[in-house]
Amino acid sequence: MLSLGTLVQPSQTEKKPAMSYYDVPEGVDIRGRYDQEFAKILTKDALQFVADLQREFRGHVKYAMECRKEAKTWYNNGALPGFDPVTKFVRESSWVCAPVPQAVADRRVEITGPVERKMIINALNSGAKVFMADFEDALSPTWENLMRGQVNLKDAVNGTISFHDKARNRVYKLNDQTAKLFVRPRGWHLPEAHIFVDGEPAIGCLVDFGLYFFHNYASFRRTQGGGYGPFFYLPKMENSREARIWNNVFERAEKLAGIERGSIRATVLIETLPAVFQMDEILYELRDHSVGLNCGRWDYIFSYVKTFQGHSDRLLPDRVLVGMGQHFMRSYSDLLIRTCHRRGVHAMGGMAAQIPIRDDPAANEAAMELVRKDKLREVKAGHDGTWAAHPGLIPAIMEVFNSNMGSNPNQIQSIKREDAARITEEDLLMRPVGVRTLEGLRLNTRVGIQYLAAWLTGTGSVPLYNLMEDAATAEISRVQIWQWLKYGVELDGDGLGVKVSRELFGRVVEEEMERIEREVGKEKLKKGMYKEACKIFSRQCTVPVLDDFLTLNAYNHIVIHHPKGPSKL
Ligand SMILES: CC(=O)SCCNC(=O)CCNC(=O)[C@H](O)C(C)(C)COP(=O)(O)OP(=O)(O)OC[C@H]1O[C@@H](n2cnc3c(N)ncnc32)[C@H](O)[C@@H]1OP(=O)(O)O
Ligand SMILES: O=CC(=O)O
Ligand SMILES: [Mg+2]
Repeated sequence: MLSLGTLVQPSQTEKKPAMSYYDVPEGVDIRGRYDQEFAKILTKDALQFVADLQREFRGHVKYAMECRKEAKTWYNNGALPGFDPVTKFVRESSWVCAPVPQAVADRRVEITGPVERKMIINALNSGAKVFMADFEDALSPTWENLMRGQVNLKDAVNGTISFHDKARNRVYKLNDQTAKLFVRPRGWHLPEAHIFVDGEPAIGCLVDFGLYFFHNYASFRRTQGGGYGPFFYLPKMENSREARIWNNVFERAEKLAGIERGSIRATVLIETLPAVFQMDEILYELRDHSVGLNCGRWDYIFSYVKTFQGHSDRLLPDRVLVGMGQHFMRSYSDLLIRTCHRRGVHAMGGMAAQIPIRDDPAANEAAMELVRKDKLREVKAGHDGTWAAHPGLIPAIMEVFNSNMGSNPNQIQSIKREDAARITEEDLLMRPVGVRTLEGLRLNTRVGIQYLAAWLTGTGSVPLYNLMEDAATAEISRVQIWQWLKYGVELDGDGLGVKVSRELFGRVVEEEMERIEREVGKEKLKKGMYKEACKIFSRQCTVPVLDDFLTLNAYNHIVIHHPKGPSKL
């Protein structure tokens, strides 16, 4: 079967485009732009593999998404998330996950970043133990980004990736020693609107996983995994039934590839509030495929607000005050360490959002000090490794982990955290403390709009006000404004005593757009997608019913079908 696409030759961008086609299996339709490089990824066999996964698991995924909706209704009606009495035996019985493969025993510093060509090379060369290549929080899921990302990862796994920065006349290549590659596909909720299977959009994460696995498993296992792999990070799950689907996907992939069961390994991000009560259950489902859990702290904060959207007594203070020092955040990290070490796998720390500040040495040192403190807390608490957003942070973080872990590859056996067995549901749900300010509202507005403007133009992680911002951090800005508006909270931290209302927010949006214009300049504001972002973000903050995900809500704006046709999902 042939699927219609438009081939645009680089040299004839302005000329009439030649038509070309992806060769697709029965029932598959590609609606993204045709490109010769993409066609090497979107082969008939690879697409057949993705379609098989889609057909086998779509019913399970739909059911899991229905369960999420049901849980949301419960929470909105006043229920609190908690440990499930039905799975008490899983939490209380003694079992362990399959042993951690030697190739990834030491993960003390992991760098993360989008699947962009130059960044992949820089990350693999960065000196970190692991590079988490991201199709998720750090990537705007445009067709171009996703497909180029697959091309880049294939070249990276083959060891042939290079990049010529023409402006700087600099060629990027891999060093002899590189970080081990983990790949993070999108969450279960995101569709891929450029690939249709049997008349409906494919499940985004099955496209990301399926294409990457199909093209790379053999080479990866030979060159990087010491017979294991490929390795994955799995985001945004809410319940162990979602982990069971992943486990089944892995088993299906292993079977099709003819590789040993338990070859594929994954670390699950615990980054939703419901999932903190399911950590044992999630590990149990993935026990043959697990290499641990990770504290996805930014989405976790977002999820706290989302889960409690119907609870007027659980409002967040200013975003900058919700750090790992809050009781509910510390409890989550401690319980995650105890759970992982009891089950024999890594307990990974999270992302400090600071990045190097080039033009202000004092501010830079203050930021580095915050990162060191955060990482020191993590390693002393028992985490086996942690995340860095930027290569410039790696030496400082490595130093903290080296001086506390020495030559031990991890702390799985040495720090058991049995004290964390006492952590209760109340600890995990404890209300965050702190004040709310007009500046907090302004900052959320400024960050949310600028992030969305970048995302709409294909950039999924950006530096803003000396911090890394990505989909997870931007979500906090969005839902916090929504929550403050819904409950008309009083801004009690700046002595103004003003209540947050639509009128106030409208004024703040106007003033912050003016500020953004001053900061980025008239020209960039005009050329960029700031006005569209402002409209979308303002709507998302003021709708009566909270959108589940900023990225899902805005997705249609980045879908481009070729030849042009309706893109609405
Ligand atoms: C909540 C979560 O999910 S966290 C995980 C998801 N988020 C991320 O992965 C964010 C990753 N980080 C980034 O995207 C970037 O560091 C940003 C956007 C925060 C900052 O980017 P910039 O301001 O462009 O960085 P900066 O200009 O300082 O970059 C300097 C060099 O470091 C490289 N670099 C910066 N961050 C990274 C990274 N994460 N991985 C690899 N290389 C990087 C740049 O490519 C650049 O290389 P060059 O000197 O060869 O040109
Ligand atoms: O994915 C990580 C997070 O903090 O969110
Ligand atoms: Mg996240």
